[in-house]
Amino acid sequence: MGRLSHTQALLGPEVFELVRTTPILVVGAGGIGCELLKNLVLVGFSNIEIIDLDTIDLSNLNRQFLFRKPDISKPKALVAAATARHFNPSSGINIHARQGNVKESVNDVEWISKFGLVLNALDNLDARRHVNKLCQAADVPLIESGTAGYLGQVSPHVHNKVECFECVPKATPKSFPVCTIRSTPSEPIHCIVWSKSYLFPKLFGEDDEEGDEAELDKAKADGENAEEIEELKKEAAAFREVRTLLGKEDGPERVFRKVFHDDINRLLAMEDMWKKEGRVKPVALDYDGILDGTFPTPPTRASAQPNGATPNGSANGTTSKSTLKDQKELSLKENLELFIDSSRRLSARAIAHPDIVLEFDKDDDDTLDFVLAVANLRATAYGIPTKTRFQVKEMAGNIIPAIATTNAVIAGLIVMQALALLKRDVRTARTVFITTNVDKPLGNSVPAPPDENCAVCRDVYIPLHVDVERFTLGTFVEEVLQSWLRPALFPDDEDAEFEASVQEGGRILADPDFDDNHGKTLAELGIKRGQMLSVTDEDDKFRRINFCILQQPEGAEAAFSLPAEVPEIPERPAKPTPEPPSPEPEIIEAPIDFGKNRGTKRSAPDDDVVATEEKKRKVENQSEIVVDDDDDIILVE
Ligand SMILES: Nc1ncnc2c1ncn2[C@@H]1O[C@H](COP(=O)(O)OP(=O)(O)OP(=O)(O)O)[C@@H](O)[C@H]1O
Ligand SMILES: [Zn+2]
Repeated sequence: MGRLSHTQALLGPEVFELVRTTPILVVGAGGIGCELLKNLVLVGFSNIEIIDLDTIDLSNLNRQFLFRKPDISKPKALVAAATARHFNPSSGINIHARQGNVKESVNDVEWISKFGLVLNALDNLDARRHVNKLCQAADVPLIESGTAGYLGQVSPHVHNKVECFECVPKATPKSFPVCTIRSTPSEPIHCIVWSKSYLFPKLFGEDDEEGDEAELDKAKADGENAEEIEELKKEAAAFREVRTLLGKEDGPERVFRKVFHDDINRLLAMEDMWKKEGRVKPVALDYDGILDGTFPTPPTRASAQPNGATPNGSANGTTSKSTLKDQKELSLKENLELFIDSSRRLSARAIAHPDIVLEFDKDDDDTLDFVLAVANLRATAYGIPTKTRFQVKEMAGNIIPAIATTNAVIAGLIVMQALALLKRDVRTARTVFITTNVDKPLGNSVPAPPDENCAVCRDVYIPLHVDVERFTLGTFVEEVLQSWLRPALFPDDEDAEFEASVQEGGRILADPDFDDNHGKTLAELGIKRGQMLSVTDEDDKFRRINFCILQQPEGAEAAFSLPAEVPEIPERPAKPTPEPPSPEPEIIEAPIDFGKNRGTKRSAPDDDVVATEEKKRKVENQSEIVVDDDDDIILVE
């Protein structure tokens, strides 16, 4: 009896044949991706492509079981494929593995349309959005997935049939008022955010003078204390001066004196600021006193330590119970020494490589040490409890520990949904999520229909093969929009005018009153394969049309080619009545940065997406939850 005979009997010959032949794309070979690839191979999927941009890290080994220690530094996709193959050696399985970013231009709409199904096993919103758009444009079903600690979710997305990944608004990262972060912190996280997102970039990162000014102006317009904002502007200017001192022997000391002494005294002079109830005045720290042990550690504010404990440590000794570096509670003196040492390390790096902008990375010891020391020094000045290195790493890196079991459950659920979608029968597909309810650990819901106002799946996508070196924007406007598209839009009116604007990624390339770029080729306009030219008619009558730029075959005489027929271009629905403006414009210093947040542990922002899905469903969609008789998810018919 063959290895797959049971699967064959379970699935039936028809689905089994689809399993054997349908080309499947797996995006990501991390925690979920490894489990998923192994499952796919065991079920008998035989035509798989897997792509991942990364190499294997030591920290991956505790849950990415296709990798072993000797594989460290090797490309994840290649090693995952090589290991997974052995799970089913006899069945002629073909896994094409690639190390690369799914956002690279070669991975365009034409590439993705080769697949019968795409399975995302990613860890960031940006890549998820990109793959979703490609799948919508190419009309390829997508299964999206994610885990966050004990929570996890799998959702099917099929063009025109059910909602796409973007139909559901995503949670915005938690943020804090500027003045809380910069002047009146009251919790450890405020100090960590200040250290990571304010002081670190001010000293070592890109000096964004304009952005800083704009942020403060906005905070003022939003009603934050005007006097304080003016002071913060002066403070920012003074930083520019301090930055130039960093490489000097006494650089760290000068920074310390400015930040933890002078600036705090300046804030203390603003009497009004401290009148507000609940505000605790900070204490200016004394550099020499801390080092020689004569400066007493300021007490921790009563609200933070109801039992009166003082976890900030003494000035000279150490209070740590643990001797492990990451779990040790540092004394004030140890924090200052770490500040001096990490500042020196970072300054040396900045001077040695002036062209490389330093960024906080929780796995980069120099940056983590600096953020830890600064956050703790600030916390001490404000009477806030300090944190250990491990805790700061977790909070600054937005880490939610990845749990191998959650990944395994989710990877199993992906395969079940894949079987449902293979038949292109969306009626049996479900959004499935792990809940925190022990009596019913899995919930599922019927995927919602597409949101009529979704800016991704309600658009029209048209492939356009071009030679970007020869094809001009003028040709696009005249020959594609006016000659090819217009007659299809206005079939009963030969003289109808089609006035439209053309954009790429938010920049306007042309509109009815702007033809300066018409003579330029796409290459000259910086447009290449994989990008889209988005066309919106001036009357807002039709859905947005995106022309997907693809490569014209080499040697082709024509500079471009289009599909034989114009696809159906639906009209836009009537505009919904605008929502009233939100009463409180919130602002905001975000502790979480969506773009740069990839690290060695699953990080929070995207995982918020997962957690929010469960919350959202609990609150809004209670009625939509569908559970079968066994209180379990529904498999295939
Ligand atoms: N744009 C992208 N193109 C290709 N692969 C990507 C892209 N973005 C993320 N990935 C991959 O998706 C995978 C996600 O897996 P996972 O969430 O387990 O992350 P990880 O980096 O392996 O682990 P952790 O972040 O928890 O240390 C990673 O292997 C990552 O390299
Ligand atoms: Zn959508």
